[in-house]
Amino acid sequence: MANSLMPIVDLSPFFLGDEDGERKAREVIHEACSRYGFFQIVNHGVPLDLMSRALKLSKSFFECPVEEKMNCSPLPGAPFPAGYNRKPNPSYEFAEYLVMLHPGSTFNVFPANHPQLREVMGDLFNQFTKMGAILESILSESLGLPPSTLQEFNNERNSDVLTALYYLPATENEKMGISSHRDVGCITFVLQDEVGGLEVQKDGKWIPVTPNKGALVVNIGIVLQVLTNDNYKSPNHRVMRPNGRSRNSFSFFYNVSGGKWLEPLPYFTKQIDQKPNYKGFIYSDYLQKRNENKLKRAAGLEEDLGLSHFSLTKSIENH
Ligand SMILES: O=C(O)CCC(=O)C(=O)O
Ligand SMILES: [Fe+2]
Repeated sequence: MANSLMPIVDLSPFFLGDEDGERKAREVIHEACSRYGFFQIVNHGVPLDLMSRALKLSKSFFECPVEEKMNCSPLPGAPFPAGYNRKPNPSYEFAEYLVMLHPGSTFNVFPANHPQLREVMGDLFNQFTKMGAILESILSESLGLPPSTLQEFNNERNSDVLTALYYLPATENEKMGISSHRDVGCITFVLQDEVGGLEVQKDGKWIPVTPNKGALVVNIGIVLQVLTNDNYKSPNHRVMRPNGRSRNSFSFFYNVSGGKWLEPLPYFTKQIDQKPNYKGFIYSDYLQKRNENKLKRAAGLEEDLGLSHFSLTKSIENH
């Protein structure tokens, strides 16, 4: 547990059946999710050589000429823009990314000149999917719920997304990679290279999420914040572009299906009698609101990305 601000949790007890170690790890995770919604994990079972191969290959793809990357633009009619995308440059934020849906999806687009990237991202996708189920069981127990609670709720694997990201070095006037946001979905895993730039907001301050070789960052998404009635926080975070060098990373969004009805779980609102902080809503309605607000935000008209629309309290810190 290297650092009390951003704990690094060793998951090996869960693979070894070490109950005492599991209990201690759950306590650290509980504290981290209650305060920050961010922590890092090591000995998580995702092969380290796969992680470093994925980072190397995606870097080499993003360093290709832009015309080659444009060959991987999303297919017309795709329900979600899988493939290569870039935020406009110049803009208040800038990053390039390659989005992958489930490995079986016919909408995935990969570069012909990097044939291994499809395979490596497919492997990473499957590894992160396994991690998602493990983390859901750990998080359920850390909340005092039966271990299968979150998995039973989040039982369709059709909306998960893996994104390879690339950030060019900061310029004099443009330093933002991805501006402040909370993640969609249940849990996000971030695999970052050694450069740094990811920051999480706590009490109005931006705290760097220092890269640790072999570690994955775990970040609570807004779905878990709602289900846990704010007992676990979905943190605001952002990526600052590094000085003098580029950065690359992967984000995996362990999501829920768009049709899911979201509201605080009855455990919180009935069994332990907390006042619900959210009215119930269909997840896709939130996603639509979020997209509308993103457009307004790019024009400087809106800060919130949608959750406050469904909030029954008016706390700005959380929503
Ligand atoms: O690149 C990163 O480290 C994280 C990116 C991120 O926050 C996201 O994709 O939602
Ligand atoms: Fe994020």
